[in-house]
Amino acid sequence: QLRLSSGRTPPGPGGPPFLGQLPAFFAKALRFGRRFRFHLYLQGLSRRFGPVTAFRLGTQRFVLISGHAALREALIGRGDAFGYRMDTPFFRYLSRKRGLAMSDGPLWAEHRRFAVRAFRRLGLGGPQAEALIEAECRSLLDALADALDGRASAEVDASDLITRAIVNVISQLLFSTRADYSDSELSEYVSHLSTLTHGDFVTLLITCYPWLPIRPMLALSSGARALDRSNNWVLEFMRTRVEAVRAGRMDPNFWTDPDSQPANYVEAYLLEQQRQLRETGSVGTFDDYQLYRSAYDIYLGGTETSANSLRWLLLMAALHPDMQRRCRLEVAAAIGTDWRPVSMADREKLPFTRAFIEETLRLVVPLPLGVNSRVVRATEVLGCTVEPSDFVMLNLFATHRDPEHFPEPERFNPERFIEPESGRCRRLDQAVSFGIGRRACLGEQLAQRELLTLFGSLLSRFRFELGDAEKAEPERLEELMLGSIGLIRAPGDHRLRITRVDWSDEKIDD
Ligand code: HEM
Repeated sequence: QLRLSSGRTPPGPGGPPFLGQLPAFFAKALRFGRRFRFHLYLQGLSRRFGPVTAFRLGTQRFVLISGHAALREALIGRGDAFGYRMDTPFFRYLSRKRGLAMSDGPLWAEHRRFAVRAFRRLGLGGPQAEALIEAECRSLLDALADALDGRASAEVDASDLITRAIVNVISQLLFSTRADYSDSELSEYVSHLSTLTHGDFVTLLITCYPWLPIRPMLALSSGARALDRSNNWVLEFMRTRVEAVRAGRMDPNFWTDPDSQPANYVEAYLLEQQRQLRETGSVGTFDDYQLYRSAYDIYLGGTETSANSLRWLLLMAALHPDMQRRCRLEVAAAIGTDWRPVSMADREKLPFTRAFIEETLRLVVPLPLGVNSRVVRATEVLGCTVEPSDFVMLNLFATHRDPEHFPEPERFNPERFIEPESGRCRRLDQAVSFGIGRRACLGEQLAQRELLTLFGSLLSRFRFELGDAEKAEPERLEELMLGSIGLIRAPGDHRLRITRVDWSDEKIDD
């Protein structure tokens, strides 16, 4: 086979044929038991073998890219080779390589460009998105106030309400609809979401032995069937929502009038579909299935990531009461005591609150290993060759623990995001929670808006403390801080004590 790269094989641990690192992986899992986490295991490998490491799990070779220099070289310097997603028969079966997150090549490029344009047209960076998030913020605050049930303070599991609020923001963006927090279909979606984002033994097996035939896997494994069922359920859910949007426009001229203004993403797509049909006689790649899958990716991509980030933010606020108070006072000074939700116009007045959010995302890394990808041709990174047959993992988690860029990396220190001279909040290039390069997160702007508005507004209305059980049992707290196992890092189950903020108290304390 013609080799186009002269780099060396990335260093890494060996392992027996057919198993590779699986025995070492399971030995670690047994040793650490409930405290075992894949991203911590991979952090150990990156520390031992360097920024580009290769290892085998089962029959599959993985290349792990860690640290800002290696990520930059791969995803920006060699972005044309790296902008491809992992391709296995099972993931191909689930996604048909359509949509936005799992597709590749020209199809992905065309639809990513469209999505960026559509988000802009729908005002994702402007007042429309703001109004939508603010309205949902009010509903979330009301739901939390209801959970207090007239008491000044109570222990509450806010997790579910947070997911529902975030789902509603995405749902408004895609379909201009929202659901009541008690809606049963929303509950069903939330349960499928959990199947799709929490890894289990089956996901590990089909990743380590990607050649395993799909039909027997589905017949033998209840986990594979659950994944398949949830995938189909969410896809069908998207189809019915899309069709409701299409049917909702009574005036058929709306779809053919080039000047029609879309109210949501689905309308923007359907208008583009009609434009292609008018101009070329075919819808091209803008078919209905691509729309269902794109809606699926935006819905899924924008739900658990943002919802978990908000859960982590409240937990961090509970763990750091002085900093929580500093954020609250900053928000109060920005919005005044005549309450309204925090908005992007308040940004400059909220440097510490924003730094608190940045630091939480740095320490937590909601998607610690990014989204698995591959290269389209043999490509060198820091002198090591990555082969097209490799699965590439982005070690975002370890990148945020590089002491050269983040001194005392395990310490929660929002000040690192504050410019010493001006006191303003700054972005750090080495903070890569949303990924970098061509496949970086499509929803970063929306996520940043959601987090600032929801977190700032929640702090202005409630004080958050750890629940009694978490306070009493340090091991429990330690475990919940380890986060869940799976693609997305969620804090373990916990309750927070929520207390209404009494502004007069705040001023007295000051
Ligand atoms: C705090 C919240 C979020 C975090 C930390 C996050 C993080 C990420 C990361 C790390 C990636 C993969 C980057 C790569 O492969 O190089 C990604 C991809 C993606 N995200 Fe997000 N995300 C968040 C919120 C959102 C939201 C709100 C949306 C929807 C509007 C969204 C939609 C997507 C999509 C569609 C992709 C796939 C992009 C592609 O493959 O071209 N994300 N995100």
